[in-house]
Formats: sequence, structure tokens, C-alpha cells
Amino acid sequence: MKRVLFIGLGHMGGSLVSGIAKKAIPGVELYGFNKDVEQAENLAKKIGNFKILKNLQDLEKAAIDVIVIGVRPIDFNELAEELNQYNLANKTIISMVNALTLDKMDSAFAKQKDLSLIRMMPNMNASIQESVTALTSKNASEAQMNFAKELFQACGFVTEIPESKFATFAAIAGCLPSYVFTFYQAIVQYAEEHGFNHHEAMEIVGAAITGSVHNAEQNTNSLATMIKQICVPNGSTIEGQKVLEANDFDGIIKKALKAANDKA
Ligand SMILES: NC(=O)C1=CN([C@@H]2O[C@H](COP(=O)(O)OP(=O)(O)OC[C@H]3O[C@@H](n4cnc5c(N)ncnc54)[C@H](OP(=O)(O)O)[C@@H]3O)[C@@H](O)[C@H]2O)C=CC1
Ligand SMILES: O=C(O)[C@@H]1CCC=N1
Repeated sequence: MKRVLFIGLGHMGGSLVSGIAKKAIPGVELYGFNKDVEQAENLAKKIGNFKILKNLQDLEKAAIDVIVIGVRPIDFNELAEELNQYNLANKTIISMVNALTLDKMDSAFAKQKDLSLIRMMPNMNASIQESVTALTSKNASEAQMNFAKELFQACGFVTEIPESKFATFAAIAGCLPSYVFTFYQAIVQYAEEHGFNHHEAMEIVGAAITGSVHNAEQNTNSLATMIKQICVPNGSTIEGQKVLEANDFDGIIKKALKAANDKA
């Protein structure tokens, strides 16, 4: 039996726990600890298969094997100090904390013996089991990495990448749902300003966006060729494309990704 404790059950930690609890992986027991215990208890009521620790010191009694850290970056040092009051020898620590490198994790837990460290970057689509999650590790064995992969595959697609690509991954996958929702929102707002109600607009634009992505995934043509095929000469699409180009749409997207990448 592997006992996995999630610390920090907010938007991301809570979504991951929900996905994993739904899958009910044999041999895995899920535990949670959150600063606000009531928030943790409410989550436990919703998902089942999930035990709440009222105090962090209970992690010793519960014989936790794997700790998944899901607190905000600003709260990490305080949590690490608290965790260092306990003997974490031989445990696997997995962190989803943005911009927290394996070296920083290593220094934060320097006094602990024989820890295996894994850094992860999920995205919010874990709430519907469609996260794209990257993993990278420092001294985790193949078996420990395989366990982490199996755990997070309950929430979507998992890939192992070198840590040198983690900041870019955060921009193009971790942060991406926010940018896609911004694009979706702008089109929905336009539709509403032109006579569609909110429900119709969400449905129509949502189907057009997901259909476009599925089409691009399945099509053997490049994205550039697909764009050309939609831009009928003297038609409508090209007029919109001209506005996007004149306003450096690609450049704006890349600038946004770079800003996120630089902070990750
Ligand atoms: N949101 C996202 O899309 C993604 C987030 N991440 C990473 O996930 C982490 C969490 O983000 P997110 O879920 O959005 O943040 P939230 O603020 O929603 O959740 C963090 C939770 O941790 C709790 N917490 C803070 N300190 C402690 C502590 N010492 N012990 C136990 N619980 C604590 C907070 O409680 P309280 O509010 O009471 O302080 C809160 O419930 C971040 O490090 C972020 O970088 C990674 C990928 C995507
Ligand atoms: O904004 C953040 O820092 C986190 C990391 C990826 C998505 N949200």
C-alpha cells in the first residue's frame, strides 16, 4: 500500500486529488492536509476515498510514503520549515510549485535523509481529467517515477521532460488554459454583443474551438496550409487574418508566453 499525502488542497491540488480519487488506483491511499481544515473536509465529502489529516504531525502516524506539495510559491518556505520538524527519510516529495527547481527543493529539505524529489507541472484541465502534466526528478528511482506517472495519469496525459524545459513547459501547458479561456471569452463576448445569448455563444464558440483543434491534430497538412484553405480569396476570413497580422497577433502570443516562461 502506498500512502500519498496532498498538502494544499486549493484549485490545483484539489483538482488533482479529485481526479486520482475517481480512478481509485489499487494500492493507493489518498490523504490530504490543508491550512483551512474545513476546505479539506468539504473536498473529502465530495470525493470519498480520501482521508484528511487535521495536523501535519499526523503524517508520521499515517506512515505517509509520498508527499505532494500544492501550496502557492509564497507559502513553500514556511511549509518546508514545518515539514522539517518531522523525519521524512525515504519519502518521495513531489512539488507542483511553479518556479521551484529541484535544487531549491533539495536545499529546502537538506537536513532530511534519502528523499526522492520530483518536480511536476500540471494544468487546470486536471479538473476534467485532461491535464497535460510534466514530471522531472532528482534521484527518484524508475519505480518511483512510474508510480508518479500512474498517479497523475488519472488526471490526464503525463510526460517526462528534462528540467531545463520546465519553464517553457509551464508557459505552453501549465498557464495555457488561462490564455485559451481569454481567447474563448473574447469571442463569446463578441457573439453576445451581436445577438447571441451567453449559453448559445459558449456552445457554438466552444464547439468551433475544440473542432478546430481536433481537425489540426488529425490533418496531415501544416497549420499554415490549413489557414490558407480557410482563407477563400476575396472571402471573409482573410479580412480577419489581415487584422491579426497588422496587430502582430503571433508576436503578442509569443510575448505573453515569454513573460510566463521568464517567471517559471
Ligand atoms: N492554478 C493552476 O492552474 C496551477 C497551479 N500550479 C501550482 O500549484 C500550486 C497551488 O496553486 P493553486 O491551487 O492555484 O493555489 P490555491 O491558492 O488555490 O491553493 C493553495 C492551497 O494551499 C493552502 N496552503 C497554504 N499554505 C499551506 C500550508 N502550510 N499547509 C497546508 N495548506 C496550505 C492554501 O490555504 P489558504 O488559502 O488558506 O492559504 C490553499 O488552500 C502553486 O504552487 C502553483 O504554482 C501549477 C500548475 C497550474
Ligand atoms: O500562474 C501560475 O504561477 C501557475 C503555474 C501554471 C499555472 N498557474
